[in-house]
Amino acid sequence: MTVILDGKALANKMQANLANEVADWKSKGYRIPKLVVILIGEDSASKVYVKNKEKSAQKIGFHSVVRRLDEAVSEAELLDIIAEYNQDETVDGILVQLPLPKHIDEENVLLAIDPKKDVDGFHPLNVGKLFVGDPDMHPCTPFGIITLLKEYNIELVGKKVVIIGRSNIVGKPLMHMMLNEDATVTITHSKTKNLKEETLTADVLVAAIGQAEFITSDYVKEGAVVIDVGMNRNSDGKLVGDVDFEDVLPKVSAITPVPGGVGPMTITMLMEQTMYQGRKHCGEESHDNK
Ligand SMILES: Nc1nc(=O)c2c([nH]1)NC[C@@H]1CN(c3ccc(C(=O)N[C@@H](CCC(=O)O)C(=O)O)cc3)C=[N+]21
Repeated sequence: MTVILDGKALANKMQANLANEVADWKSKGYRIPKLVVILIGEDSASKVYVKNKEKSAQKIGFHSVVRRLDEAVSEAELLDIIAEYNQDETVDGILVQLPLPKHIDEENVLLAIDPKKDVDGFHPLNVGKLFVGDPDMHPCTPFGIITLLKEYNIELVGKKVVIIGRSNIVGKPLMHMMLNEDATVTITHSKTKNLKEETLTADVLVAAIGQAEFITSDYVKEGAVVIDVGMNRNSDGKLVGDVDFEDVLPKVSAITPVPGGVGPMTITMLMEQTMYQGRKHCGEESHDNK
């Protein structure tokens, strides 16, 4: 029997726990954590994602601010706005929705966010801390993947993990998190020769390719665990992952669905990290963010 790794269910459970914690804080008179999401321009996918983040933050009871900026905003203006939120002691988390318009330099923006409010885990300081095995703020998608695997007691120590995709937001940080879990990690990408030879060795296969239903059963080892990070629209307009779910399902021991797998976990880890910073900023002693 293949286990469906239900990201939606775990997300609901974790967000309900956060809501209880926030309610408890309210009753104790603590300040409530605040998350600021900065959205630039009119990209329709970004709008949907930001809406989902806002909904989760409101459901939990956080203060949620969405700052919408015109596509034409200058980099200097954006950096000023970030500096304002850095200085605002009532703000615990700042997220600038990516991708940015072409005239704005992504590195400058990520560097401008106070690392202590960097709930996305994209600031080079947080990236470096993850690199040396002493993470503080984590990129949310890989953090959600690790959290989901732990919830289902999927062992990572000594396991062969193959990741397809080397992005800064998924593949590379996930490589470090998997190393921190004592897995043996291989990263593959668009220039990899004989991709199938690599993926067939995976105990855990992570697909972050960006091509609808690319991974079919001939890419996966019998009994493997498959994590689908993909988010694509197929020809019928349906949301599908990078994995051909129906084809792969009978061959594997566990698999994440799309939707309802990695996506809801990404948002939940954003909320967890807002709470984590809130715990530090709002008066209670700090807790581990492991
Ligand atoms: N600074 C920044 N931080 C991000 O975390 C960030 C970003 N920029 N830019 C875009 C990507 C994408 N992303 C998703 C989050 C949730 C779902 C999600 O909840 N997906 C649902 C389906 C949603 C639907 O129906 O469209 C699911 O998989 O079940 C998807 C994608 C966060 N991102």
